[in-house]
Amino acid sequence: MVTPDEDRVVLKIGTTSLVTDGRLEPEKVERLCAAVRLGIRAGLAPVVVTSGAIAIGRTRHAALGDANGAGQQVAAAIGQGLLYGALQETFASYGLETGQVLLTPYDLIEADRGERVRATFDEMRSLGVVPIVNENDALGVRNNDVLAALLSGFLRAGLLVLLTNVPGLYDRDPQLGGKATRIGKVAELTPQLEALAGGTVVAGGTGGMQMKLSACWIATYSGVRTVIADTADPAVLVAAREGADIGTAFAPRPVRGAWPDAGRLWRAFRTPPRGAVTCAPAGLMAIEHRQALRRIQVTTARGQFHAGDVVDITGPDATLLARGSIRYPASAVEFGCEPGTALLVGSDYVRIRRDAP
Ligand SMILES: Nc1ncnc2c1ncn2[C@@H]1O[C@H](COP(=O)(O)OP(=O)(O)O)[C@@H](O)[C@H]1O
Ligand SMILES: N[C@@H](CCC(=O)OP(=O)(O)O)C(=O)O
Repeated sequence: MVTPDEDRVVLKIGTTSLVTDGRLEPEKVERLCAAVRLGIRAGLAPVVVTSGAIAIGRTRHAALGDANGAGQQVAAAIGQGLLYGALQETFASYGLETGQVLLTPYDLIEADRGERVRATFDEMRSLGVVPIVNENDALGVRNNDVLAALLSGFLRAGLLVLLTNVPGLYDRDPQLGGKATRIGKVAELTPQLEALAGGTVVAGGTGGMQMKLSACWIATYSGVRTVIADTADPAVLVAAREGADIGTAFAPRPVRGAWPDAGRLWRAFRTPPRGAVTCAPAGLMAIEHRQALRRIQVTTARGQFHAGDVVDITGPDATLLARGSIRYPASAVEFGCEPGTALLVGSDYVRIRRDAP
């Protein structure tokens, strides 16, 4: 049985927590360095995942001001060097050596690539070098909350901390004004909880609170305790490690037997669900036995999902049974597929209840 590496912590920091008006804010970088140094002094081995390259690159190259697609990738390619250079310099002023690691989720999912990645992280740790990770955005921009969650499971980390510009998950978006109450602890993720999260995304960011919850599914189903917290407090890493009442803490699911497969978690949770399919009784049995879910075992499809999108698989009473990547678009599920078509095979989804993936 694989045991977690309790001292290993992954600290992800979002665009808004480093960048103001398209520029890296020195005070915010100092706060990050202070948090990492405090963590190291407390015996932790932090891995930092930082966003910000797109926002910085857009400012540097005005023509990319609101670029998407390939333009966004180019903005990131321009901004990443500036982001890492500034971080490396400030970390050095705190007495910390850093090294830049640019990853895609596939580097953590595919076994042969994964071994080389693991060797790099292990060697950096033994040399006392703090890894500064970002997505390799020039090849395609996704989301760093999800990347950090995959990485935390990959490294068997004891803790994932997602730092952002609000002090945790609230019962409604606190930036909308009015009363919002922080949710301190989450024992189990549910669609009801997800419904509290808004989809607003800051300029240059790719996430929003909904995406952070997708990351929380991946991390907690990988056995990693996860905390969403405010970036403002340099003691955040140590406090989160000690289980202090900061931000929102998500309990890990117990991992029994083999470590959960990162690829399966990625397929099931890499974005919020884009729709849902409802199972007939035969579909319930298929999910129960982790078999392919066939068109004839589904009664309805909801939402405008495309082939490869994440969807919920629900029972007739709308109970969430599983989540995964569907192989056909909603239109085909409703009208086009043969009855025996496998909409998802067993490795495409994660069962939500009863046992670990
Ligand atoms: N229920 C909620 N609780 C807390 N924040 C929420 C909620 N719903 C939406 N949000 C928004 O999520 C934002 C944080 O997510 P995001 O913009 O992705 O940050 P980051 O750039 O740090 O990754 C907050 O600024 C907040 O406005
Ligand atoms: N990798 C991208 C950021 C992607 C991202 O997830 O952004 P955010 O939602 O601010 O954490 C960048 O460096 O700009």
